[in-house]
Amino acid sequence: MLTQNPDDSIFNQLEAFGHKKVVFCSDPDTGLKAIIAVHDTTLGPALGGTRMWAYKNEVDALQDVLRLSKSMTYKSAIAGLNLGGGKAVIIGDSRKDKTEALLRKFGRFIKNLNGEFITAVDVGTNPRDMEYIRMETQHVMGVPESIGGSGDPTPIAALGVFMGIKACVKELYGNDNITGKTIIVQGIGHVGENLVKLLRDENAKVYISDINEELLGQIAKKYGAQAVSNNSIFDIDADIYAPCALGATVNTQTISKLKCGIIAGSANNQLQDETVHGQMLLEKGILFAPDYVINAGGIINCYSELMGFSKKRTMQLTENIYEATRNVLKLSKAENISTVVAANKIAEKRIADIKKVKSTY
Ligand SMILES: NC(=O)c1ccc[n+]([C@@H]2O[C@H](COP(=O)([O-])OP(=O)(O)OC[C@H]3O[C@@H](n4cnc5c(N)ncnc54)[C@H](O)[C@@H]3O)[C@@H](O)[C@H]2O)c1
Repeated sequence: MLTQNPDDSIFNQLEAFGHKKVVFCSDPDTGLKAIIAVHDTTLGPALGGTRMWAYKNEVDALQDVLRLSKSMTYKSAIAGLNLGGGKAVIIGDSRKDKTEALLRKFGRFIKNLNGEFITAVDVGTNPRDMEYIRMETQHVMGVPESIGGSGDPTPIAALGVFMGIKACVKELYGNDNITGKTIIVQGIGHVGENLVKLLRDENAKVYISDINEELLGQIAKKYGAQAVSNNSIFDIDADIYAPCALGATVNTQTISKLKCGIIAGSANNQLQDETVHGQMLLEKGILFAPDYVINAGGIINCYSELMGFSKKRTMQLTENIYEATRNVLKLSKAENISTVVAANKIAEKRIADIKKVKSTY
């Protein structure tokens, strides 16, 4: 008889998240400990990055992969892609534990899924790692351009966020002109820097913050942005807050301080609690662009690679994020529901509709 705490039970968690399949990959020879989660494949193969992280324990790793893979289902659905949602985590320190053998063994596990899961880069992995995985399976995207891949997806990810910001500006101000708007970009790494460039090209006033002081100085000088300390960003009277670093920066404490009318950035899971804080933002009248709607540029790039990469098509699909965001904002307004609930409804409807289409032989 199973004597498990119901909250820790793997099967209870799979049922709660609605997962199709979870694969535990163990290989003592290479030290590989990984979990691949296939959430939903109604729209197509489950595509999602592989994250390598030194999780405190296996329960945390499982929860992370279940949560992330489910959000990939929604992200691809709302972006109009024919992809399902999946994600993988490798348990370990990416700076110390990563070896060619470990990655290639992991590639073998992906190969055994026969295309049901396709991976790409995520936190702790890079295009070079994808090359090793590619040595064992074709089911990997985001490999370098030099070997036929789509290369660095971050300018595309930033373009998607920029489109999402414009859609919110249109909703609030009646036109989508960014010129003269004041924007705080928190985190000026790969996506953040590209976003700062796009915003400055349209003459927005940009404040930037990052824990990396050296980078902060460089980016401020390069684009004519104003560097601010991380502690003071919520005191700035800005039009838009663009979180591009970590998740959960939008919480009860920060919402009470925020003076902006729009939150739109690249970071995954910006709301500490989707239900509570989505509703709180609605009540405070702050437009929130759900992160999975506007940060879909990276997955669009991978999708394009899967279909035979075309830069033009990738740009078109990414520019569609403007319309996707507008639709979410319209539904949120029409039904007086949070933008997160609205986005989920749109994504779920597309999946349900296509499921019916596919049921006909
Ligand atoms: N790279 C992509 O294509 C992509 C796609 C979708 C979503 N995202 C998400 O966007 C975010 C940024 O991705 P990235 O690829 O630019 O990552 P990155 O690691 O290149 O940049 C993150 C930046 O945030 C800074 N940072 C970390 N903690 C911070 C803190 N507490 N306050 C301020 N700055 C802090 C880091 O120093 C770094 O410069 C992540 O949440 C990522 O999951 C990225």
